[in-house]
Amino acid sequence: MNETAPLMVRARGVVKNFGAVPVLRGVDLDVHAGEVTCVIGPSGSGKSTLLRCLNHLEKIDAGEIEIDGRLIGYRRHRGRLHELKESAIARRRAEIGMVFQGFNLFPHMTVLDNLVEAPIAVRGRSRADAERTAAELLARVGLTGREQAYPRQLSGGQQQRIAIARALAVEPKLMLFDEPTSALDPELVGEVLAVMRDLAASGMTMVVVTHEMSFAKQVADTVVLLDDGEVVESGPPQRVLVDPEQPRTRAFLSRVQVDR
Ligand SMILES: Nc1ncnc2c1ncn2[C@@H]1O[C@H](COP(=O)(O)OP(=O)(O)OP(=O)(O)O)[C@@H](O)[C@H]1O
Repeated sequence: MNETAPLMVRARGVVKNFGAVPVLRGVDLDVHAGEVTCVIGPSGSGKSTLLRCLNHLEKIDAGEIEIDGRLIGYRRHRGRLHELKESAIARRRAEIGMVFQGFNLFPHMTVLDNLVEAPIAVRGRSRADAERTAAELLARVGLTGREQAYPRQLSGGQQQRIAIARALAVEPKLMLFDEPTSALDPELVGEVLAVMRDLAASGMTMVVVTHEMSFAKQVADTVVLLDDGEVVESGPPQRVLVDPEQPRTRAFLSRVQVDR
C-alpha cells in the first residue's frame, strides 16, 4: 500500500437508503492513487450501490464522497452541501470510468463509434484524434482490427475488453468495475482479468467489485469486506483473505459466492 500517495477516493459515513431500507450504513473508504481496492461481499450487501454512489449515479443520504480531493455531485457552500447542476455532474463523472456486468456497449454502433463517442461528446476531441486514441486502446486490449465490428459479432469477453477500452477513452483518473466477469462464460473470464491486471500494473486507480478471489489476492492492494451495508474488514489481501487466524473473515467468505 502506498499511503504517501494522495487519496483518489475518500468516502466518509456514506449512508444510502432505498425507501425505508438501509443499504449502506455509514461506509468509509479510502483508495490511494495508483491502488487497486477489491470489494467483496454476499449478494445484496450493497456493493453495486456503493460503486454507483462513488460516481453519483445514486445520491447518498448522509456522509460525503470526494474523488481526487473534490466532492462528487455536490459543492460545499457555507458549510452545507448543494447538489451540482447535471452538466457539472456529467463533467465530474467523466473523470471516472465504469464497467458493469454486461450490456456496456451501444449495440447499434460499431466498436469504433463506441470508442470515439464519449471523447468527442464529453472531451470535445476531434474525430481524427479520438480515432487515433481508439486504435491505441484496441491494441491495449488485444483487439486491433476490430473497429468495424458490431458488439453482437464479438464474444462476451471481447465485448467486455472493448467496454474497458471505452471507459479508458476519456482518460479517467479512476476506474470502477462492477463484477465485470460475472456474466461471462468461464473460458472468457481470464482474458478480461488479464486486461484488468495490465491496467492495474500501469498504475490506474481501481475499485473492483468481484467474486474472483485469486484476482483479489494477486492484484488488490486493499480488500474491503462489505456485509449488510457495513465494512466489516479492510486491509491487504494477505491479511484479510488468507490469514487463518481470522475466523470471522473465514465465516464471512463462506457466505460469498467465490468463483476461483
Ligand atoms: N434502485 C433500487 N431500489 C430499491 N432497492 C434497491 C435498489 N438498488 C438496490 N436495491 C437493494 O439494495 C440492496 C443492495 O443491493 P446491491 O445491488 O447494492 O447489492 P450487491 O452487494 O451488489 O448484490 P449482488 O452481489 O447480488 O449484485 C439489495 O437488497 C437490493 O435489492
